[in-house]
Amino acid sequence: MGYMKSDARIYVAGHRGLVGSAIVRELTRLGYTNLVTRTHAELDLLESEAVSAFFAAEKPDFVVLAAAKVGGILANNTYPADFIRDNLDIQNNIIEASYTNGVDRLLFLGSSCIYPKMAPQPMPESCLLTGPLEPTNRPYALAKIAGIEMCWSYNRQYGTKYLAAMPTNLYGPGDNFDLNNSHVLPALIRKTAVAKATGAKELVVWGTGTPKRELLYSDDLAQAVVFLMNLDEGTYGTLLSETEPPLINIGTGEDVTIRELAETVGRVIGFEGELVFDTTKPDGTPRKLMDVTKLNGLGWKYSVGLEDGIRRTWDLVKDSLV
Ligand SMILES: NC(=O)C1=CN([C@@H]2O[C@H](COP(=O)(O)OP(=O)(O)OC[C@H]3O[C@@H](n4cnc5c(N)ncnc54)[C@H](OP(=O)(O)O)[C@@H]3O)[C@@H](O)[C@H]2O)C=CC1
Ligand SMILES: C[C@H]1O[C@H](OP(=O)(O)OP(=O)(O)OC[C@H]2O[C@@H](n3cnc4c(=O)[nH]c(N)nc43)[C@H](O)[C@@H]2O)[C@@H](O)[C@@H](O)C1=O
Repeated sequence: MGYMKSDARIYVAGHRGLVGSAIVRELTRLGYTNLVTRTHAELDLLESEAVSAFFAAEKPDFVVLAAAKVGGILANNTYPADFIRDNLDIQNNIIEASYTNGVDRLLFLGSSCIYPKMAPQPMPESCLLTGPLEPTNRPYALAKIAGIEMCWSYNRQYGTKYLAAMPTNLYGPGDNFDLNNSHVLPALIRKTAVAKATGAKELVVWGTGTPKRELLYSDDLAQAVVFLMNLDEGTYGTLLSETEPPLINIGTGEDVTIRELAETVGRVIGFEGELVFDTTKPDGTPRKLMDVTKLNGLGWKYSVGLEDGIRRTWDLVKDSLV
């Protein structure tokens, strides 16, 4: 426990999602007793009046903004309007309501796709807005960049203390395992499970298999989020500068090719067939490795390695996938 006391009122927006559920688990594990949550059915975060009324009634001290319209490369490419509109609306509503209701610390979750497609690798926080974005997720990335700018602008104009954390690609139990709309790792787990169960000789992997991705287990991400929200005032204050966005990367600092990822999933699940690459599907960004110097410098490092994390996820989901 740190800056947030055990009875602090903490609103986790998106608590049923991959990230939000991991954050609730972590806060509960640490002994937090005053969590505030609402399902999508109970509170539609696109509705600004409903969000204002909810904040006015519940008065959270802290907010983790883990609700968003989220999906993999194909979902982003197929529903660009939904991705930019819903994300802008959700984050605008929550950030404004947090300000008007005196929330102390808010942590906004963005994504590594905010950085330019051809950013230097690994990508430091300072490469934000230094080059063109990857087209397959530009609407989503621009919404997330607007969220960072909102946090920074509110901090500067209103003296709020909002932080924007940019996780790398995430995975874990509670992920979306849909074959079309999900991210690569849950999709590969599901496809591999089906291939094994049906005795298939081949497994179709999208794209060329050469792009590289960095993957972080959701429980590690949750630990990093709570670690940041619990920083002492002085250290937290160093992240909120007048001259730079209040931005921090969360990742492992290590990446693998999509081919290596598919091979690792095959090893964990026990699939021995061939990988076939469907190059009619987009590759997306060639590489987006996070520079995690800033986060490591504060004293946080990931603990669950990739193969271990895939094994943990597989153990938890295998009975529900095929
Ligand atoms: N997954 C990843 O690889 C990465 C995720 N992130 C970021 O982490 C955050 C969480 O992502 P993740 O957990 O993966 O996503 P999920 O889709 O698993 O969870 C998002 C949650 O937000 C809720 N939500 C969406 N729209 C609304 C709405 N209008 N009203 C109320 N609730 C809503 C969803 O509820 P429902 O399902 O009922 O709609 C869901 O519970 C996002 O900001 C994302 O950008 C960043 C980097 C990588
Ligand atoms: C988190 C992040 O996630 C998204 O960006 P992405 O990393 O490009 O997305 P992805 O996980 O879907 O794919 C990664 C790579 O994997 C390849 N790939 C192979 N086979 C499958 C497959 O079966 N499914 C998927 N989805 N991808 C596959 C795929 O072709 C690509 O080369 C954005 O939402 C972005 O906005 C964002 O923030």
